[in-house]
Amino acid sequence: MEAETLATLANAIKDHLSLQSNASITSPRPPKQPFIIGVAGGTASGKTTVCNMIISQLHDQGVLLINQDSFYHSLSHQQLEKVHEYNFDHPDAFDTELLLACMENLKNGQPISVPNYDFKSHKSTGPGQKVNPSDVIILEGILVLHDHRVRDLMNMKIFVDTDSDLRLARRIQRDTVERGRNIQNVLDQYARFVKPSFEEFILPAKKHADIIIPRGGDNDVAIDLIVQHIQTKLGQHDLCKIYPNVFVIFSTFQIRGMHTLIRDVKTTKHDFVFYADRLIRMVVEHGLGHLPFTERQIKTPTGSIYPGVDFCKRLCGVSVIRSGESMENALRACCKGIKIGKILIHREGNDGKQLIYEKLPADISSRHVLLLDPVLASGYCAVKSISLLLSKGVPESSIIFLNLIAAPQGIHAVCKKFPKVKIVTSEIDVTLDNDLRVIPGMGEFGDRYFGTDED
Ligand SMILES: Nc1ncnc2c1ncn2[C@@H]1O[C@H](COP(=O)(O)OP(=O)(O)O)[C@@H](O)[C@H]1O
Ligand SMILES: Nc1ccn([C@@H]2O[C@H](COP(=O)(O)O)[C@@H](O)[C@H]2O)c(=O)n1
Repeated sequence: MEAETLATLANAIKDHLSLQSNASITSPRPPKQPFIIGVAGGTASGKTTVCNMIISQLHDQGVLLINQDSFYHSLSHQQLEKVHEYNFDHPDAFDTELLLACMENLKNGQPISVPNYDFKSHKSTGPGQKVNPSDVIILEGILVLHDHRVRDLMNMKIFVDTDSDLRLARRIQRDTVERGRNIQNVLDQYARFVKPSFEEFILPAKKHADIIIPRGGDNDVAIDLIVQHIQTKLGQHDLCKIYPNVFVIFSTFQIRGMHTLIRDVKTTKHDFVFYADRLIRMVVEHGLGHLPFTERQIKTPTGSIYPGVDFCKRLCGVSVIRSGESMENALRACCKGIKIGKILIHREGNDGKQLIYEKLPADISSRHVLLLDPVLASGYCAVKSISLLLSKGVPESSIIFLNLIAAPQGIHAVCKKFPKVKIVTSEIDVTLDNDLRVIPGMGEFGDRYFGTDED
């Protein structure tokens, strides 16, 4: 054996051993820390409304909303007799120790039981609601920014700042309709407890907020910015939690090594093609794993039964010209005789005009489509290509979009518009620059792959 081969083998064994020992040290892995957002503000300021808007923009998955109201102490018989003298807006009205214990459990990946608070009987009723830990937790309530121990749990603190007259009007409306109160009760409680406690405990906590949202749910701009910020913070793998149809192939050192080579500006065309092809093959294989299958039992030469599956055979590849054509060979190598169509999208200037060329099989609507484009950047071409496939009758859920790298902006663009389309990629990058290039990215894929770049 040559010395170089021996050295490579020795390194491989070393890597393998160090991976194994790392695995035993880190196993079981500590749970991933959730991203915790606190949303405070006066009564009826629109806290719940703002939270629901954030949750719906984050596509619900993976976001858990915990309401501080659930942690109100139940009133005793004596307290109930004098309920009009009870201050529900004082920090002592809440069981903060229980709230902290619940948050600690969620952070440790444990499910919790959230008390079921009833505003009419002023008590927690029935068994609590079991909730599972989540990647994003929103803790909402008038006083969630008051206690420093609760505040310290938070990655982002928001204060909803709404005019007090408007809040009082909303509170009268809500409490008479939903909480079984009469107008006189609401006004008395407001003057005696709600307003003074707002000034004493709630408003001073505004200084701890990272973001103040004037006008609550009416402030679309602030909510959009908050959602964008959360999405950036969540990072690449959390995008998979937000969008359940986004899949990143399992990262190994081999894959990281291939990415290092194809992203390196100094890599030669020959090496770029070699390693890009290897990665493309892995993405294609992973993508094929998302196709439907049927069960099929077969008999092996030993006479035993093997409970197998049959591949889905009604497939079609569609490459987005021209970079996508680099992925055709890998698809052909995996799927014998697969039909391949083409789409060309060309943006002409900035006036929204575009040229579209397409050559697709006539029966494409009855096939599962593997859409091929190595780089998902802003999502412009992807959205156009998918829209074209839909117009040909391909169901959204029959499209699997394969790429090597994807920018978060492109993922949002595709997943928001086509939530049933699956995206399979090998890495999610950080962002786009002003020229809509993926950062860190790998440059012009088509030029580097087909050797048409200047160097
Ligand atoms: N922007 C808004 N426009 C109109 N009504 C609103 C708006 N935001 C909230 N509301 C209403 O005001 C009441 C209180 O809102 P909510 O979001 O529950 O506030 P909070 O959680 O701060 O108590 C609800 O009845 C809600 O429908
Ligand atoms: N039994 C109770 C408990 C609480 N309140 C009032 O609810 C307000 C907090 O809820 P928001 O949705 O408005 O944030 C708080 O101001 C309490 O006065 C109540 O009236 N009865």
